Amino acid sequence: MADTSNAPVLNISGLRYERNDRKILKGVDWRVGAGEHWVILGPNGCGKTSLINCLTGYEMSTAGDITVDGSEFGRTDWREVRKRVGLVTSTLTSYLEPGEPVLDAVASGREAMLNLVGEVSAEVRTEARALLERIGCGYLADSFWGVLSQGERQKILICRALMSKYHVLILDEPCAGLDPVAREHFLGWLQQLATAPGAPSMVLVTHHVEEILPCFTHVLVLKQGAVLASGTKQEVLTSECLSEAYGAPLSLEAGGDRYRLTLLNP
Ligand SMILES: Nc1ncnc2c1ncn2[C@@H]1O[C@H](COP(=O)(O)OP(=O)(O)OP(=O)(O)O)[C@@H](O)[C@H]1O
Repeated sequence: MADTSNAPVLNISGLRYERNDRKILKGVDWRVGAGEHWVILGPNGCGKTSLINCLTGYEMSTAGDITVDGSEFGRTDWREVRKRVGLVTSTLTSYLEPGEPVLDAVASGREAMLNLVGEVSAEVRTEARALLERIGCGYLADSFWGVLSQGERQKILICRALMSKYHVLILDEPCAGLDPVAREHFLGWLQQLATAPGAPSMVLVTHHVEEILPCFTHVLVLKQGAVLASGTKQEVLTSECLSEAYGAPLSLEAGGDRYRLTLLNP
């Protein structure tokens, strides 16, 4: 049997994404190996969400190759691939109907559907309710998506991602809108999830270095739609690299097992 232990979970080569005459991604190469957990950093508008949207088939790339969990974009039904990718992104917020019941929004994550069409089994509903309870949102099960606060929406999207039988979990600014306590609880849970046996590979898009938990092994830094740096946390996460990425003098400090970034001479 072929040895697939070193097969990448995500593999992107020469990815270009252009819209309305804008070159948003300009030839991105990126490989996520099994067991690696990545953070994506980069200034506003550098293309982080566009990269995630191309990876998950929510946006069509202009050129390049994308392989997710062994399936190549264009050769596989992307709806099937999505079932193996847990995704938490505010992009989904605009796709979900305001009248979608929260329990359905979570349950539909099993089939990676947006807005529940048809029936889901009682078993899946029970699982969705249990997940909502686990994340402290059981009280929202019978509410509608449209009335939730921003923080509640993030938590529901996290529950939804957990419903999929994912091999990779992509989190695009998952802490946006979470209060400080909810954020620390969420990060603690993420660290546990990443270090559990058989954990999925994780990709975290963030602006905040303090969210880079010890479980993260690699960092991708984007700047103006291109890869500025890509490699292990030790190689990439430096004051020099982040200063270049954000175009300002920054000092990165590691305190305990978390990081802190300070703008020098603000
Ligand atoms: N359909 C489009 N037409 C023109 N420009 C677009 C389109 N979609 C995205 N962009 C531009 O592409 C750039 C990258 O956007 P993207 O959302 O990927 O950035 P980001 O790195 O996730 O930013 P942020 O950190 O602010 O969330 C932005 O400048 C955005 O305005």
